[in-house]
Amino acid sequence: MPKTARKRKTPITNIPSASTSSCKPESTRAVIRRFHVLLKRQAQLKKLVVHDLAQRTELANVEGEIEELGLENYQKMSAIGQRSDRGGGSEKILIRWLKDKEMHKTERKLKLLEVGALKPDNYDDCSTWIEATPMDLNSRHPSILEQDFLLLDEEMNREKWDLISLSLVLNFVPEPPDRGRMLRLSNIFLVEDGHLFVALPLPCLANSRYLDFDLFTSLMTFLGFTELQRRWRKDGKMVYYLFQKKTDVKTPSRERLVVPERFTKKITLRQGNRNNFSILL
Ligand SMILES: C[S@@+](CC[C@H](N)C(=O)[O-])C[C@H]1O[C@@H](n2cnc3c(N)ncnc32)[C@H](O)[C@@H]1O
Repeated sequence: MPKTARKRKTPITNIPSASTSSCKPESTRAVIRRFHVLLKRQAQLKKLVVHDLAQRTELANVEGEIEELGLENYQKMSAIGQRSDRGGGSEKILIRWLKDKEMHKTERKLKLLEVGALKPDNYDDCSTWIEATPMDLNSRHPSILEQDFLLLDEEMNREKWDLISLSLVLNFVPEPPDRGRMLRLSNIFLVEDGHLFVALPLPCLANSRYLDFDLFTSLMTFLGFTELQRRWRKDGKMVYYLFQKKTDVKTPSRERLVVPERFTKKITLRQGNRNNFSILL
């Protein structure tokens, strides 16, 4: 049967350029959204393009726009969104949860890997009990390690970290299997009983065609995480989680487990006007 042409979603237009960008929440959000749309389209086209001229041209245009918009501008907009006059960064929530568990009373400092760090000093106020390593694909400060988390050496980082933060990072990663790998690696890199903090835009779970709260929780359980905390509001923008790595002693090797199909394939959970966010293993 011939495929019917699918209606393309209207791209978000009128994006302020790096030089003229305003700091209004609507314009910072527009830049952030547009950047995500472009990264996703770039990943899709890279998988498709072989000889097709139209797709090659579109890829060149997309990459041109990514360059023009710039990761740095995107990060600047994200950092503005993180400022305390906009409600502050999500690190406050993680710190609150850790303090509630009295983890600030530890005898040794907790080693935290902060993936997707826009600022070097998010955890400076906790320096007596947290030793933070901020890391980003594109470092904006000499104290932020420039590194792709997905390319970290597995053996060198195995059980190295007490805490890992993935705040607004999974939704930045364009490919669903890479998001899954990020969570898998986080489990490998954490010490037993270590904690993973995840922050996502609420629509990733509340309004996705392929992912909801239950599926996310069961995927995390499959990976070896126990959910300790979850925070979101119906009219809010974000959802925050705190997970703990718990190795099930009855399951000797997680790596040998057969991954259920619901975690490897996109399955439509909800119909209607939804987004396509998913995480695949
Ligand atoms: C929206 S910003 C998040 C900023 C901050 N963590 C927050 O909660 O507001 C996403 C950041 O994640 C970084 N990032 C995405 N994928 C990454 C990866 N594989 N390794 C390291 N950093 C990554 C991007 O470069 C970007 O600076």
